[in-house]
Amino acid sequence: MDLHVRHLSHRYGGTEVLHDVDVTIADGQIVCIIGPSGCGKSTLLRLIGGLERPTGGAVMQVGDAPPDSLNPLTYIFQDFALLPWRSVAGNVALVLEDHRLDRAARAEIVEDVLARTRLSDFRDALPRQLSGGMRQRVAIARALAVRPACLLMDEPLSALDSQTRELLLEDLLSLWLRERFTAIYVTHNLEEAVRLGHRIVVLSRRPGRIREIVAIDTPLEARMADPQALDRHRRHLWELMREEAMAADQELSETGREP
Ligand SMILES: Nc1ncnc2c1ncn2[C@@H]1O[C@H](COP(=O)(O)OP(=O)(O)OP(=O)(O)O)[C@@H](O)[C@H]1O
Repeated sequence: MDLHVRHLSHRYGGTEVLHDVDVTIADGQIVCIIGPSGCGKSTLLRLIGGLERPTGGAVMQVGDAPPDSLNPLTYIFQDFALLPWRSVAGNVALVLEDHRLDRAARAEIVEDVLARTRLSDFRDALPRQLSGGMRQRVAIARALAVRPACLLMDEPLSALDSQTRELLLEDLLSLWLRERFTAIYVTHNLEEAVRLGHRIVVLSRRPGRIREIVAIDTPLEARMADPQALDRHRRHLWELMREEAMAADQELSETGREP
């Protein structure tokens, strides 16, 4: 299933947050979204996920979701959102409880997804017994359990320390190489964007408009072998971001200025 975002605009009251955003998310690809603080990245993700209705434009699902998909558009948030009193397996099973599945089918999905995310040995652990990185792996497992057509990831690694972030980034890469999932990945981190993104959407300061869509053709598995190319992309993205971030910063200080 592809997602077509067409002429998407959004306002909160009198404030325009997004302006005429057009992007296609192709099946099996990761599209990263970057842009200065407050430019509307999370809003764009919520509009794509159907949590809010845009004031202009549309998001179209083109093609079919996987036939067994229980929730075609599934979120992964930065704060894991696990229930502390439920085990790892219990947290994953939670998202299946609203669906008409018998106990055996549910257990099969949970075991399958724990194996795919290499969490089987931790199935009975409680969230408080796990590191931040492992908790986020549980959140990823839980999202995969509903067999999404597209994962909507809002800064999924930003609550983690830098080493854990790197480990989880590698985890996500190897998961993508095995499963070719589709994702929209909001991040502030240019390293994550150039390591994970097939395409990187750079938004301008608010109201977020598309400044540029950067395509990276190097396959994900080959990127670490070509650090110069990654660095070139990272520098290009920073040039785009820098101008926007500086202008956004200026606007904030101007609004705060005494008359
Ligand atoms: N529910 C809401 N009601 C009113 N204004 C909102 C609402 N949600 C977001 N905004 C405003 O819309 C703008 C965009 O917010 P959004 O969270 O989408 O930006 P962002 O790019 O994800 O920011 P950040 O990088 O800081 O996470 C901000 O000015 C924010 O204050």
